[in-house]
Amino acid sequence: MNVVDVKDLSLTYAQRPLFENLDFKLKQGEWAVLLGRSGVGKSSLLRAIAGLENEAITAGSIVIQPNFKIAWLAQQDGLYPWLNLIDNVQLVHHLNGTKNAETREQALKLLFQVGMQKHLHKPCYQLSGGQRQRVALARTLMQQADIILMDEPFSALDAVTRLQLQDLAGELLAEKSILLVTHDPQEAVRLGDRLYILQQKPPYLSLLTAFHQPRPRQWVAEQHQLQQQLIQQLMEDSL
Ligand SMILES: Nc1ncnc2c1ncn2[C@@H]1O[C@H](COP(=O)(O)OP(=O)(O)OP(=O)(O)O)[C@@H](O)[C@H]1O
Repeated sequence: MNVVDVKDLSLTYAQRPLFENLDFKLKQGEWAVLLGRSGVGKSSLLRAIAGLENEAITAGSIVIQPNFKIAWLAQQDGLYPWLNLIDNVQLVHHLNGTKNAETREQALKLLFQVGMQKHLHKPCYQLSGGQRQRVALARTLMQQADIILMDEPFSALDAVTRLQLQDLAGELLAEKSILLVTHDPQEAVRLGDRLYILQQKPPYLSLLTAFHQPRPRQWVAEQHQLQQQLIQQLMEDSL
């Protein structure tokens, strides 16, 4: 079953088309990874799927499976520094006045799941980038979404923390339908079930490869080769 179905999509900013006639499908439970040079339109596609670019859509359609909820995990963790970690995780409930003992308990459980139990008393500004992103992941989980749009969520982290967060997300979001934008070919190969590249001139989306092994994949020579191919392909796309 497709949970996202993008058909013939054209997106135009200030009368300048960004892409036209774009097709993309996300299957339930699949992790699709989107690669592409900077400025090609990856984040715009994510925003369009999230319903945030309706005014820029000049043709085509985006159909989300009815009753499927969408959440967003971005590079900027978006934590509110004046809130404690538990309230950051139960942010939606905090903002709309529905937080209670149950939502607090849920938030606490998620903070344990993402390994933040030793830091619960700390204000956000005392956390490292990786720890903040763990809290952001807990907040995403709290939303109980079916589809998660991830826009370079680990790109600001050091190499080891990035691998740890990829593993954690891979474990905790295993059953979700994911569209992940990344510039990191290694991340793409570790996490993606299908790898797409968005290329310019003319802009089009092509499927590079599909994996059937469980994720996150361990590092083997074959994947190293694929990573090289991805870099090559990205280099060939001269914007
Ligand atoms: N709201 C907007 N109005 C006008 N132009 C925009 C708007 N949003 C994005 N753009 C332009 O559209 C193009 C694609 O931007 P987008 O952020 O989608 O690219 P990207 O592939 O995600 O880039 P990066 O990898 O650097 O994040 C860029 O040239 C950007 O300046």
